[in-house]
Amino acid sequence: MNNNKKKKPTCITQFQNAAVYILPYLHPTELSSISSTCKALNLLTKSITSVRSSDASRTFEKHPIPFINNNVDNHPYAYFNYTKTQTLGFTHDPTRQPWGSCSDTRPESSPICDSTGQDGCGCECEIFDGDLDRVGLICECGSGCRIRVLSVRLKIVRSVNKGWGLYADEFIKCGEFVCEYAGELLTTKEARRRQLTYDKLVSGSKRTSALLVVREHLPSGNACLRINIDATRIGNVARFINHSCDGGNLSTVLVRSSGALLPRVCFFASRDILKDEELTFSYGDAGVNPNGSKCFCGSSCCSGIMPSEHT
Ligand SMILES: C[S@@+](CC[C@H](N)C(=O)[O-])C[C@H]1O[C@@H](n2cnc3c(N)ncnc32)[C@H](O)[C@@H]1O
Repeated sequence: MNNNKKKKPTCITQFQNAAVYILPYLHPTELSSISSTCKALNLLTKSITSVRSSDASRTFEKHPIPFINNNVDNHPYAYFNYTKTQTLGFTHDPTRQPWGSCSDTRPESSPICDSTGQDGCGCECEIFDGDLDRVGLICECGSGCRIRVLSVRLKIVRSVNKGWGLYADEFIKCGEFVCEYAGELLTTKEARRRQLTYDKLVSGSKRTSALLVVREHLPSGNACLRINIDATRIGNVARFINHSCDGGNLSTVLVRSSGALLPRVCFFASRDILKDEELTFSYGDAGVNPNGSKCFCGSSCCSGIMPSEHT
């Protein structure tokens, strides 16, 4: 008798094999409805959720950035498309990005950067034309390296009142580069349109938006450059940074690389930051909108109301 006969794949096995390729493209709500269809899919969706919550950056960054929800509620992670740097605004929904395949492997992290801005680490890098001594080590090449990548260890932690927040997962020295505010670059017209939509969606629900407006006062003193970055649908870890009325522990620096018209919005530690401290900055002046939502920053100078942008 020949026992070595190969078993023919059943329909179910074939379906499961295909699911492994399809599931990483699904949104959490889609995953959740699929998970209730059969035991096999339930297991697969569970493992996708666990991979997703283990790294918000989807292996795009040097270190994994886990979502940590200490039983605050049932949100295992937040869904958005990941970009390491600014990207042009989409008028329609951005195309889906795979995230959460069980076979994901992190690329080797041994960046060999050169000081010309060449992408030595296999990722998009940015030259900083500022004071390097002030910002210290940027990547593994040493203090002379002029290429900046997200290299501090971070984590995203859930809280009852503020939702997700970005935290230091190691000591961060004063002046160290933390991250860029990455997202869709929008025209002011589109930013205003989206802000109205977000205001309607966000009020009364637990949804949050992440549209940042930065104004750069130009040297003439008469003009102001407005930069609109929306990280709600496409962004990076900076979209989780919460507001603090006392200015927080991050300073916002506009970084210009040679030839670029628009600067990058970057965050640097404004003081030494301990492991497990929340990273925050000031979203702007409170009091602009007395009907704004409640602020839970907990600082001694908290105004009680979140600043809101009148776009
Ligand atoms: C850019 S998102 C920050 C990440 C957000 N917490 C989340 O869960 O996705 C901005 C939103 O976070 C919340 N938030 C930020 N700082 C807060 C604060 N000090 N108090 C209360 N809510 C805050 C507000 O809902 C705000 O609209």
